[in-house]
Amino acid sequence: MMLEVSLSHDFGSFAVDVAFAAPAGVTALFGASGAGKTTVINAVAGLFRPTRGRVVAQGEVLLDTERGVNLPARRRRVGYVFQEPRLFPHLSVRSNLLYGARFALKAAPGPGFDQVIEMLGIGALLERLPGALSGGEKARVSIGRALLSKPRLLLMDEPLAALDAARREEILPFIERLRDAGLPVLYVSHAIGEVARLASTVVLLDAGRVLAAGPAAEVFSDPALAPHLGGAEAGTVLVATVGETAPDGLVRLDTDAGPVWVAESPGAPGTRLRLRLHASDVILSRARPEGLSALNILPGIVERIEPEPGGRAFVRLRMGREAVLARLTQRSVTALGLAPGVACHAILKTVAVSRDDLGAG
Ligand SMILES: Nc1ncnc2c1ncn2[C@@H]1O[C@H](COP(=O)(O)OP(=O)(O)OP(=O)(O)O)[C@@H](O)[C@H]1O
Repeated sequence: MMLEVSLSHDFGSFAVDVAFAAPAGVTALFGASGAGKTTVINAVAGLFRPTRGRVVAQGEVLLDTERGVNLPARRRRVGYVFQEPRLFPHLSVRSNLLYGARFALKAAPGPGFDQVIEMLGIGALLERLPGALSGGEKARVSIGRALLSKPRLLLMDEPLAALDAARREEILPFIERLRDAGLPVLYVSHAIGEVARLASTVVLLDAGRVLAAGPAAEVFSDPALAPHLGGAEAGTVLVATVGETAPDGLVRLDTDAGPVWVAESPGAPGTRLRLRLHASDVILSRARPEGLSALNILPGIVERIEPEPGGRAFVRLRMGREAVLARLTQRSVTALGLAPGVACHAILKTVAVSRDDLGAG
């Protein structure tokens, strides 16, 4: 395990009691405001000492309250990217970046200065002061500063929350690149789309407790968790590989659930991708629909049905090794005669595509 965390602490008005283990990749700490996400990553960073806790990163014990171990933050080799980029306003971008490098262990693996500025596209900003940067540029510089400290683990606390949608789109590919480069990341967010796009592992926090933890695909396809995973925004993630382009220009993406066709090639043949399917964009039909313009119709077997307050239900459809979640009204569940074991077809209205972790799947 890349990271093992257990901690409990009572603030009086709020108590945290969590334990989880995270393999390599991006681990998302997901939960509503006040669930305890920041408390957990602050304990990993060494910025907060819980009453009882143990944190082990890549085999090294950073905190063990029972044994009296509590490495100071600067010796934990953990990079921290905050929601508000905390750059020194009087120092140029270059000096801010070099400040991060001061804390790096010389022998530690990790990208050098030139590599970091190239990866984050910040070469043209080096002589500017932070006050002259856009929000997205500041976010990239603060990621760069954290990387130059050559951390063994990167903590990101809602790094995109203060940015608009366009700036978020600008930063996400950089975080995907870090993930693909093998740097373990603990990523705090309450934006389900970001988590679906980035996370290999999801730890779902609710009121200071772990409600679920595991591989992202499993957590996302659990209909009982869907109300906590965005409700109307909930959905599943399928791993896909880019296949052939048909004579009519459509590109086939191969998934374990069957082929999915998209209009534009998201990458060269063989590229691994993530497809995000919103549960509300999945329509179910018992018979294979005919004469329909929707391209993507995947067969599956109903595995679980989880009613939701308000007359809706989440239905998990098993498709080979994959599972897809659909959100429909309970009236439709009854009309279609859906029950565990029933065969039906999922019609996908839209599919969002992003890069997959090369190590996942
Ligand atoms: N030092 C403290 N003293 C008292 N209560 C605290 C302290 N730190 C955090 N809390 C409480 O613990 C709870 C969890 O806070 P935390 O910041 O970890 O949540 P979060 O999931 O990160 O929320 P958000 O998404 O809003 O940042 C909150 O109710 C907060 O008020």
